[in-house]
Amino acid sequence: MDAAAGLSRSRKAIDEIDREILQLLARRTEIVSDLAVYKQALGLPVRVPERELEKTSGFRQQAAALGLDRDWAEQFLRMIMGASRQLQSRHLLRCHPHNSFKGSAR
Ligand SMILES: C=C(O[C@@H]1C=C(C(=O)O)C=C[C@H]1O)C(=O)O
Repeated sequence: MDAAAGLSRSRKAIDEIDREILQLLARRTEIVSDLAVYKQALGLPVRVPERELEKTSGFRQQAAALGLDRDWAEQFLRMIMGASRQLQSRHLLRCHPHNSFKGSAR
């Protein structure tokens, strides 16, 4: 395959992977929405630092095993978890607009 065809094929493969990443993020977001309902029913806080620590440590190890930079992987996960907390906080705020919650998004 010549270089131009290789470039085009690589870009198509990247586009497909990026689409899959978005689909997975959308799936995670749907599950976080369900989880927010369960947490609210159980009176649990949005932020669970020990779970985040456990997840971060596991994610770093998995990233390294795949040849990825652990610090970059951790930043990526932190961004995803931050969005997840914001979504949960918005859910709680919609259900209880006059309350403030101890489990904040930050
Ligand atoms: C999803 C949860 O809520 C928060 C967000 C997390 C995440 O997005 O992975 C992890 C822990 C919590 O701080 C949870 O409690 O499991």
